[in-house]
Amino acid sequence: MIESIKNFSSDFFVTGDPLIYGADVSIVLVMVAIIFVLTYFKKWKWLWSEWLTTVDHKKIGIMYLIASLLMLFRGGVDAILMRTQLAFPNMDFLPSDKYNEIFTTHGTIMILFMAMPLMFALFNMVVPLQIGARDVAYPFLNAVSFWTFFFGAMLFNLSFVIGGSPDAGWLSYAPLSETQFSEGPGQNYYIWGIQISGIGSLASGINFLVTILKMRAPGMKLMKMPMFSWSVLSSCIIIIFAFPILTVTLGLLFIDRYFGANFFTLAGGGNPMYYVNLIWMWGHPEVYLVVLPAFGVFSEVVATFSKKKIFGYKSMVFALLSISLLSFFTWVHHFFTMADYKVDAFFAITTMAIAIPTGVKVFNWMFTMFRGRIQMKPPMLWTIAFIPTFLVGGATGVMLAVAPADFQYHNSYFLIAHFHQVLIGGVVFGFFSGIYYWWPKIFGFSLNEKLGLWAFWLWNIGFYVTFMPQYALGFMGMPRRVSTYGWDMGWAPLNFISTIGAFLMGAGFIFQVWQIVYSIKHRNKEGAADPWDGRTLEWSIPSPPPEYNFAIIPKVSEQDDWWYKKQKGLTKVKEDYKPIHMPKNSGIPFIMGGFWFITGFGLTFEWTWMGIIGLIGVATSIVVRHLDNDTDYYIPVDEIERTEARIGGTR
Ligand code: HEA
Ligand code: HEM
Ligand SMILES: [Cu+2]
Repeated sequence: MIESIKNFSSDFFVTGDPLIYGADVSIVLVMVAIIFVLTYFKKWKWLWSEWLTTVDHKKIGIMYLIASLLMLFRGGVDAILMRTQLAFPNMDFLPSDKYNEIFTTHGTIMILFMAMPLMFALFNMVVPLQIGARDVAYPFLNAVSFWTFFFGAMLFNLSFVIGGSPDAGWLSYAPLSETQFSEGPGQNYYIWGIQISGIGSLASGINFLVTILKMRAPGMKLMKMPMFSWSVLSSCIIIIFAFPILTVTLGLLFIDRYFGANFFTLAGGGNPMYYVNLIWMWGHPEVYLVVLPAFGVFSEVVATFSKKKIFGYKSMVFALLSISLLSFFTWVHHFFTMADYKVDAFFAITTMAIAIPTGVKVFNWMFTMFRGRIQMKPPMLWTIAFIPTFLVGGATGVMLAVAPADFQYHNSYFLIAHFHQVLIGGVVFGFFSGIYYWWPKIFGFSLNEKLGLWAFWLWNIGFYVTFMPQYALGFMGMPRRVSTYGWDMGWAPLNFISTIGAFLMGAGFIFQVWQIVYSIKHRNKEGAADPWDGRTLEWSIPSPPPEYNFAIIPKVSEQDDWWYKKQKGLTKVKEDYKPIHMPKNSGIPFIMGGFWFITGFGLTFEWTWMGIIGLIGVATSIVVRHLDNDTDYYIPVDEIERTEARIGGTR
């Protein structure tokens, strides 16, 4: 009896590793601290009614932001652990099995639980305000999206503490991810963490697509819409076509693992190549869908801080849409070495073709700056750092696209350097630029610039110190996913330099956290409504905006309408308020997310009963929502008048 309890607990709780113990203890301590603080300050009710049940896109955006910064921390800790292990030859700080787990969780978390939610944070914070809408098209669904993302991410993170992490790489190639080679719950965590949060991503894609197509302020024709909203539209198109592929792929992998089918194993007539094709049919569009909104941020920031209209608006829109389309025709470049040479030739050309619309965008940003009155404010700094960084990252991508050459680069540190350069230089810098740009709008106070400058330089210098040596390491033959190497390889000095860079970026992140904490303490509310002399509608309302955003829906006549109105002195509007129709808060999305978590946890440990209970809970939540007719209300005119008078609305 005692023996079997012991066995169970040692399976259940990963034992024997001080790192894991450390993480376990710190997670438990943080949870106890949170519960204590909430109880001590009597904040439970506030938390529930203001945040957990909210359907307000601005608050959902803030929750996405907090979650993604936490995940950036977790993914960053993984990165630092790996770089520490690689700093010197023959290190045994992380044994190879731990190393496998950590690059897997790092890659998965950074792309799916950091970059994606940071992107959704920006969608939520900005899109409705920018197109003159009072919320997204489906506010309730928006809350469902957030909570499925959140509980999916939590489930994935739980693997670190209970049962063991997945270790087959961020794309979990079959047959390595099949039961024969990856027994235990790790791989199931991967499947269910991603499936559950994937529901949220797909729903958000649909939600924002409909919002942009249907909820624009009167007069805002598509070709007058701000560039960021265009980039969101193109990204949503990719989400809607790519995410179902991921769902099916992981669904098949689950059937293989749970029911012993053989879709992806040669044994029963299946084929691992099916998996590789399917996962990259999602995986490649995935990396473009996270970078397009970053392109949108750059377009807004470049125009605002050069005091000029974006150069080549139509070509910018065309470039975004063609990247969306082309992104679906390049997936084989990830396995040139496994395909036929004729197939390789086709996919090499489609891959290189993406450099054309991307190049158009880069040149247009530069033409926008040309002869502009450039202001070096924090968002602009990140944008200017992005351009050369992304250019080199893109160019090394084109080198990889040369199929015969890729036989050399493939799976080497050259590849690692390429994708970190586009992901950090493009996606991360882009989203940072966006957060710095829209922060005063959402929070109503500005961020301390001095601390931000430290963060900026540490991230930038750190980035180059980390990843430039890796291109050379790639040429020197260092493969990806190795946990250690010998002195005789000659890789030691460059690896050591690379590790120093990783710590510099870590310090950059700490400065950002400090910057946020400092700025919250010393709230500087000066000019928060329109601090950058903005061009688009979000800058026409107070900061933070009231829950209904616009007391009066603006009428749009120009591209960069707010800028135009400011120039022409047309900013005053008649205060002719009407009652505003608003959605009511609801606890169902949170509860449904919780049931998804139970489902995922049950299926991860192959406790079918628990999976079924969870699914019944999910179904019940849906039914309860359908039976509920009390889902909306009107804000009366006198309340709008009071709010506007208080926050200094309507100019
Ligand atoms: C945001 C993410 C992002 C972005 C934007 C890109 C952009 C590009 N990527 Fe990258 N890529 C990844 C993320 C990304 N990639 C990831 C995560 C992997 C590895 C996954 C893994 O294996 O785990 C990968 C892997 C990868 C491979 C696989 C290599 C291998 O496994 O061996 C290839 C091969 O073709 C490739 C090519 C390209 C190309 C051609 C672009 C182009 O879009 C770049 C276009 C941009 C420019 C070229 C710069 C601007 C252009 C101009 C100024 C015009 C003039 C320029 C020229 C004519 C050169 N990428
Ligand atoms: C903050 C600085 C970062 C550092 C120092 C870093 C470091 C690393 C290291 C050491 C690896 C493992 C390489 C190997 O052994 O093969 C890796 C892999 C990876 N990283 Fe990062 N990383 C950073 C940020 C990011 C970000 C921001 C993203 C995504 C947005 C990202 C995405 C990935 C992916 C997808 C992998 C591949 C995982 C796999 O092989 O399965 N990284 N990174
Ligand atoms: Cu690709």
